[in-house]
Amino acid sequence: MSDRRCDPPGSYQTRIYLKGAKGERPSLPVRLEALDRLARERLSPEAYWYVAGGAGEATMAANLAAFDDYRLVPRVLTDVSQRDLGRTLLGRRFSVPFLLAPVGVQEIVHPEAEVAVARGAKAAGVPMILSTVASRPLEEVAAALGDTPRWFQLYWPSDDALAASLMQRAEAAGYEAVVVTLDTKMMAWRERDLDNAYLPFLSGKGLANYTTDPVFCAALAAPPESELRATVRHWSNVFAAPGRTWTDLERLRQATELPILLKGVLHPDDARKAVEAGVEGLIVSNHGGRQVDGSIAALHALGPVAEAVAGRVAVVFDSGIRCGADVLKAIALGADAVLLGRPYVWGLACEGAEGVTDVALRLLADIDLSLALTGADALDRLDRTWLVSGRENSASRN
Ligand SMILES: Cc1cc2nc3c(=O)[nH]c(=O)nc-3n(C[C@H](O)[C@H](O)[C@H](O)COP(=O)(O)O)c2cc1C
Ligand SMILES: O=C(O)C(=O)c1ccccc1
Repeated sequence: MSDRRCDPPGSYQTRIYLKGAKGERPSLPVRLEALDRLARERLSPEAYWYVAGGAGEATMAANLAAFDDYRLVPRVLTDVSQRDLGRTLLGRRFSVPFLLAPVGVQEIVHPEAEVAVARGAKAAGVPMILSTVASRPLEEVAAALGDTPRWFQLYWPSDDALAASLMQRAEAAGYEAVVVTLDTKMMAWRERDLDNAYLPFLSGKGLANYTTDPVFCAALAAPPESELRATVRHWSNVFAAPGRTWTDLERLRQATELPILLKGVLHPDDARKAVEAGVEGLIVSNHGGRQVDGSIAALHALGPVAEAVAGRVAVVFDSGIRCGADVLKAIALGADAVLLGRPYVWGLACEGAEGVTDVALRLLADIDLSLALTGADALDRLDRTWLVSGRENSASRN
């Protein structure tokens, strides 16, 4: 097990203040609103809105607002001179409580795409989840990660042999789990992208894991690079199978030795079905509001799902994590770990690998300080008793 006990408290913060004494400012804005604005200046409108946009605005806004429905109640005179930010997940101790969320087609944001993210994750010591629709093959990303922990996100293709091949490659390249995303069996109604007539996959972006796959290529009449239209057509045929149901999970289970986490679970009944199906974990997520606009804020789904699961499998959370207190709240509501999404993509857009490292280290510093100032010496200590309902403005327990 490793932890972060040796980091001086708030060391990242101190480095920034010391720079200030020399008249310097951080090259990357610390406030996420400012970072988002800078990324918007750097990116084409099509790419910026592909990342920033959602299926609409309602659920994206609700994801962020939900964090305000809970407030931490700090305790005083507790010894917080040493703090443990680690979490245990799938039987392994992680030194940090978050992973980088799977985000596809990163070449629209930065030429080095997922390889830059891998380097940034490695430098920060933060695990990464690689998307199926990545711009770089999973083996290349694994090489850039070195021994940094990694999971592979699977868009479960309609072709079982392709699913098995992708998972075998992931296992061979040292990915330790498969995250099966279930909320994207088709692309949602995304008005920003429709107005921009923008879908990066149609010009062949984000297909690196497919075009390097023997099973995918065997179904093509010509090599993928020579026949872009046929490649994209085949991809859109195999990308997903909207007819799948719970009984199909058994076949997926048979096709890999790796632990499986189901991503996009929001209903407690689905969480119970996932446990019965024998998966190792689930990810409470509404895909950052990109799929069902008008759906429940992910954070509001977390408590009921964690309760239904009752510790039997891992519960990971994403959709709206923006600061240290958000991480504390999600953990207090029952998450074993969380995923960081759009914020690291803004870091990538502005400064490549270094931008990713900065965003990740800042979140870690914020988690560390928030934990200490809340009066706990380990994230493992948090539970619902550290929270009140924020809208009631009282100290009564939930
Ligand atoms: C540009 C973009 C691409 C994404 N691509 C994927 C993907 O390939 N696979 C996946 O499971 N989730 C994907 N997601 C969803 C993220 O994994 C995560 O659920 C979401 O970003 C969380 O919301 P937040 O970024 O607002 O916190 C994507 C999200 C964004 C913003
Ligand atoms: O853009 C997304 O959120 C995403 O994950 C995706 C990936 C492939 C096809 C459609 C959507």
